[in-house]
Amino acid sequence: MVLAVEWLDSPRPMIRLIDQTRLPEAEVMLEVTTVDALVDAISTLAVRGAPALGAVGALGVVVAMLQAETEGWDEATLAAQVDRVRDARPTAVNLAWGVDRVRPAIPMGVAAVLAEARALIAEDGAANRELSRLGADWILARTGKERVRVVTHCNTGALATTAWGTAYGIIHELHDRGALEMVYADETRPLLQGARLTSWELTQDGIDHVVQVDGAASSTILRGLVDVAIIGADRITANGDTANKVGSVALALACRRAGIPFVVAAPFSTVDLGTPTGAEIVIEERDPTEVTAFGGRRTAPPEAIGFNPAFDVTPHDLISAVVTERGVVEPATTPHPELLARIAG
Ligand SMILES: CSC[C@H]1O[C@H](OP(=O)(O)O)[C@H](O)[C@@H]1O
Repeated sequence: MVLAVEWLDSPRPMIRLIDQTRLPEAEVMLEVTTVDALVDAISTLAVRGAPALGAVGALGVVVAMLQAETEGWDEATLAAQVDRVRDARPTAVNLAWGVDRVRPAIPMGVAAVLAEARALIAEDGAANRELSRLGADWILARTGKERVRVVTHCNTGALATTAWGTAYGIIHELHDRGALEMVYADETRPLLQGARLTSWELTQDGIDHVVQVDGAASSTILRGLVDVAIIGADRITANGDTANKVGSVALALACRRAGIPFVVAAPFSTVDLGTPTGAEIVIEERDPTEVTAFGGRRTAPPEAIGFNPAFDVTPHDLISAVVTERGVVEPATTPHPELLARIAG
């Protein structure tokens, strides 16, 4: 399991992360010691995935504090630099959550903030393992099958989290139990998180899978080739509406038509009780050329303009289960404006 993010104290204090834009061809490690480098890594998706963004948000405050010491930033400048990390991507609630979780410790110094960041990472990692068990239990009970065929979208493994993954964590748990027959991994245009990253992780873990184009996912479901769809999340609102990688809602619609479960898996740090519904979620609009070109080669005519929302919102009534480490809720069958608050603990 290759971790997305780690903190190193030597040879100098730094965030070390694997550059996910280089996978699967090359495993290149980035050593991040400045806010500029971290914001660039987040915005280019060198580091990505909601829980991993929570970790780099928290560790990014440590980087900013150390840079403030060396560059003589005053409090206002430090706050503005921390805000740059917090605002580097808008949709995943985890990035802001990670920054906000450690920010109150700034007056107590670098060691205190780093301790808070490390605690956050450990908690989220433990959450991965618990939700993986709960999710596997729920899916096997709901399908009544001994082995299940799964479709998943984007990447939700160790590369996207602080441990072994969310939706991927459930897949891994099913595999460990001998209850996984096949995984259909959506390639996930335009940046191919599925084809490049999920397939890389499944291969490393020895899990049988195929990679399919995003446009095949609905027919794979309607043809009865899978028993359940499992996806991650970037922001889950109080009523269960869920923002996730663009293409997710198509799977939910097909699952409803096919009568199979559509499952969202996320640590509770991805739940945003302060946002009532998905209508209020800001959807990141990325560079249009990610759609009209690939690998540095233009694929659409020069006059073509790309439309590139990075996420979509699945309405709660299409979601069979939201699986977190604090429990499972079933938005489609128990709709409620404060559904997720019921398991907030
Ligand atoms: C474990 S949640 C990962 C979540 O984040 C991904 O988005 P991105 O690759 O743009 O950071 C995608 O929505 C995944 O479901």
